[in-house]
Amino acid sequence: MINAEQMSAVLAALPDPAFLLSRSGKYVAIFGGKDERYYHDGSNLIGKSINDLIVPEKASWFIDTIARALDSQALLIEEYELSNQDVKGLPKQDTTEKMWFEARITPLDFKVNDEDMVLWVASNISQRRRLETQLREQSDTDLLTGLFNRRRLERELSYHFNAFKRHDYCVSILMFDLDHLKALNDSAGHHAGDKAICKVASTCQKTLRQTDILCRFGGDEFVVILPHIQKDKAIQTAQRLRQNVKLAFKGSQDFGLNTITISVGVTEILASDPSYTQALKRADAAMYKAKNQGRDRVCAQ
Ligand SMILES: Nc1nc2c(ncn2[C@@H]2O[C@H](COP(=O)(O)OP(=O)(O)OP(=O)(O)O)[C@@H](O)[C@H]2O)c(=O)[nH]1
Repeated sequence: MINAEQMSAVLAALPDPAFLLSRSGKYVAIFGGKDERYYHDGSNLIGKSINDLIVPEKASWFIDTIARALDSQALLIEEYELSNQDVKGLPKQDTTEKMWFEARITPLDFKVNDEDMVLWVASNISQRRRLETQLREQSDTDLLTGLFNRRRLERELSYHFNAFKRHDYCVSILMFDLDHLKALNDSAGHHAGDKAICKVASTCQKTLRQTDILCRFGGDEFVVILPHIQKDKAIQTAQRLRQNVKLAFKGSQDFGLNTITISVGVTEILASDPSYTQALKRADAAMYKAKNQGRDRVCAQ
């Protein structure tokens, strides 16, 4: 058996900090937190209250979380963001990177000063969160253009289709495709074709508003979601994209004698659409109409 002195040495040596917190948010004791890569010395917190130390919008979350753990009488696991500037008395961080923690909160079966208590063990998970964010961004991004890819497009379409059904706001969809890219690939090489795809992407990105969602659908096809835009306005946006792409390529030496234009299909999500796929099919059909009518034009359905 170890004695009380050894026990407190063990608790002090714990790499993650463990806070003994009362229901009202008072720091009654702090153990561990020895891993200096991730934690500051918290001994000066003892006797103080979360409400006095942490910015109000976050302090109320801490107090609510303690109450939830106590009321459920079960281990509660939560992830939260807490930066140095959120806590009084901590040195200013020299980066703007967010600090994330995982808390494991255990209700205790004794009171201190007549208050219920929890043990709040915090682990710094910032690295894992950064990696998760990076992976999510990579899996949503088209490598060639840096735009959202088809996987992200499907998610955005699903979100906007559901919002359309619930809140009855309008959503338009554009689908466009480069004209005669094969001829450019054949005459100037695939690298020139890649450059043309990127130039179209950046021209359209500059033309669209921040709330519009531009995605590379695949190959030389792109889709734009225009939230809160009706079809007649969407047609105007499509015309602006078409004109700006044409202008961007005009007189450019990089693409030989090839001129790059786009053919655009426009549609609006309809109440009768059973899913966003139906609207996408309509945009696709409108785009093929534009191709068949001679390209470098906009058609709506
Ligand atoms: N360089 C390059 N070419 C691509 C890429 N993705 C698709 N393509 C080519 O783009 C062409 C797309 O085919 P289509 O859209 O049917 O042909 P198009 O020549 O653009 O003709 P229209 O669309 O009918 O005007 C094919 O030749 C593909 O090989 C890419 O990432 N890079």
